[in-house]
Amino acid sequence: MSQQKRGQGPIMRFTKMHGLGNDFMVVDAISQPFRLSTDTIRELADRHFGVGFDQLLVVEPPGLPDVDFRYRIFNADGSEVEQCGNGARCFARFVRDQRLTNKRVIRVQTAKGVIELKIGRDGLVAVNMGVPELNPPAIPFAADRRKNVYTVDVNDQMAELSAISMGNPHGVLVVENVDTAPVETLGPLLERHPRFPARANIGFLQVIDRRHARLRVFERGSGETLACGSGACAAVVAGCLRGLLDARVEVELRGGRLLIEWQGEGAPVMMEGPATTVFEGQLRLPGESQPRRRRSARPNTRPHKNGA
Ligand SMILES: N[C@@H](CCC[C@H](N)C(=O)O)C(=O)O
Repeated sequence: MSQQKRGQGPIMRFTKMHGLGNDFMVVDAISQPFRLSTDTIRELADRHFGVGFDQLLVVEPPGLPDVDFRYRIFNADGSEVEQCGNGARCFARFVRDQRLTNKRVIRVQTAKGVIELKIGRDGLVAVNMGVPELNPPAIPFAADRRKNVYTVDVNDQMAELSAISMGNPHGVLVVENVDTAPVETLGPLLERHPRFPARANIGFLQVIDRRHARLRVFERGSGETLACGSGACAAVVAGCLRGLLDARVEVELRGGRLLIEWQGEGAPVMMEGPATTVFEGQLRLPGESQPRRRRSARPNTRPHKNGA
């Protein structure tokens, strides 16, 4: 990328979407070429100098039989990741709206397996997010044995959390009140804690009653977002494992509500919620002739424009 010049390359079409305010740039890489460097993704994610998004979602042809598409996900810091629940609902809406499929039940290959998306007549999208992984090495989380709650030393303060993979790694803490939870301080420390060798998304769960919860999530590679679908799934699994929640829970995130269902060990987590298109656009990508000036000191996880 150091040999590239801004705005001299090919034109790329994209759609701006969001799931409860967790926002995405969605690119059809079936009908146009897709090749973006980490630097370019970070620049596009920038809310002042770029398009602005929490994640970039890429629609590719499937690499497996019996699957409709391949779904790739990049965080705002340019890292490629395994799962994005809110993105999965937008993905379903996107492939239907762009007429890449006319199916209502869509099977999608992710970096960690196949997920199934179902577009309802009411416009809501239901996603089978797969069976949560609780085995520490598979999350990955450093622990001698599997537990429902782990004690983690953060600068000599002990934090109690559940560790769960929904395809991507999550740590979930139960808090009294999400409004006063230390999301901005503890979130980044736990995201990069050595016990999460692949980093992690950190959820702060407030249990209202057995069927209602509130949640804020400090996302790996994107900072706090207005909603995190895989985080809501992980939070309900954590709440069930701790005996605090029932199998069907309405989770209130800063950007709106998701319905999450988990029938217990060995069962997949089901998520239902909205997917919204904001606008369609196109931009000219960097060319490949001259060195590009790098803006300095751009943080990996920049503040959300909504003050989240
Ligand atoms: N917003 C997402 C999760 C996106 C990926 C995450 N930041 C990670 O690094 O795993 C969701 O809705 O699940």
